[in-house]
Amino acid sequence: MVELRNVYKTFVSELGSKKDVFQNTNFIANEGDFVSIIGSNGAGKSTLLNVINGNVIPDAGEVVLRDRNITKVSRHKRAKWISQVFQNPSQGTSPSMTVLENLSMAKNKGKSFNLTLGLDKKNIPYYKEILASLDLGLEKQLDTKVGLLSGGQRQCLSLIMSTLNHPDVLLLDEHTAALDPKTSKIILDKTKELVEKNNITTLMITHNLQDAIEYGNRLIMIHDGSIILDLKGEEKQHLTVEKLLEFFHEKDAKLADKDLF
Ligand SMILES: Nc1ncnc2c1ncn2[C@@H]1O[C@H](COP(=O)(O)OP(=O)(O)OP(=O)(O)O)[C@@H](O)[C@H]1O
Repeated sequence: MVELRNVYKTFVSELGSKKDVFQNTNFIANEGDFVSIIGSNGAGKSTLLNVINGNVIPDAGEVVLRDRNITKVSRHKRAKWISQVFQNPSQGTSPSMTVLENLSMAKNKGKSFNLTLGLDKKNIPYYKEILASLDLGLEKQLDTKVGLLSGGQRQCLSLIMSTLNHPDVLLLDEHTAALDPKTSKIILDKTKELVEKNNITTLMITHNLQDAIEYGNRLIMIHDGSIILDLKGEEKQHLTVEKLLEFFHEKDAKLADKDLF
């Protein structure tokens, strides 16, 4: 379970202008929740993930992971429990290392330094199996340098790497936004499979409303740093893109003409 308790965050630009992103924001994701996060540009979606991963420290409030207050725990230490896949396929993998070297490194994340050295040869059959299930030919490229892979292959690898050390929380920041529709579906289906199998609490930001409806057991909409919609179970299953847009227009007619997503 991961929780934001009474979180406040204001960014101050170099010229002194202020942006209050969170003002007493509260959020709880229960263990095993797969939450799709939607909302307009600048709503605070990435900041929510950044507060959880330790990239952004709140001005006030607490971040709690499995009943432990981690607000002051460094980003580096949180990486043992919290994994992330970014929008840009080149983030999250090391281009000058091979596929196998990247996988070995991810498997050993959080272990002491001397255990992180060397290739994880005993897990090669497992890696080949999981890579083959993606149907992108990666299982035949264990010795290929990751910088030579396509963006889609690299993003699939990032996703697999992000779950190898069994994190408590997986943060996905528009992780399919840069991919073609076919590869995007492969990654989303694999995301669903991996997080359900490993019961990983997952937060997925997306601007694709259909994907937000189709994937995950819960959907939240953020606006101006507040959660203005939170649906799960049957309510989420019966959602449509039209209903989501309707909801927003009802909620705040003033913004109806703005580009919400
Ligand atoms: N490090 C920072 N320094 C200054 N301002 C920031 C910083 N990070 C975010 N902001 C501002 O906080 C607000 C929320 O940003 P955030 O990236 O969380 O929005 P978002 O909902 O993820 O938007 P998008 O859909 O465009 O990615 C924006 O106004 C943004 O400019």
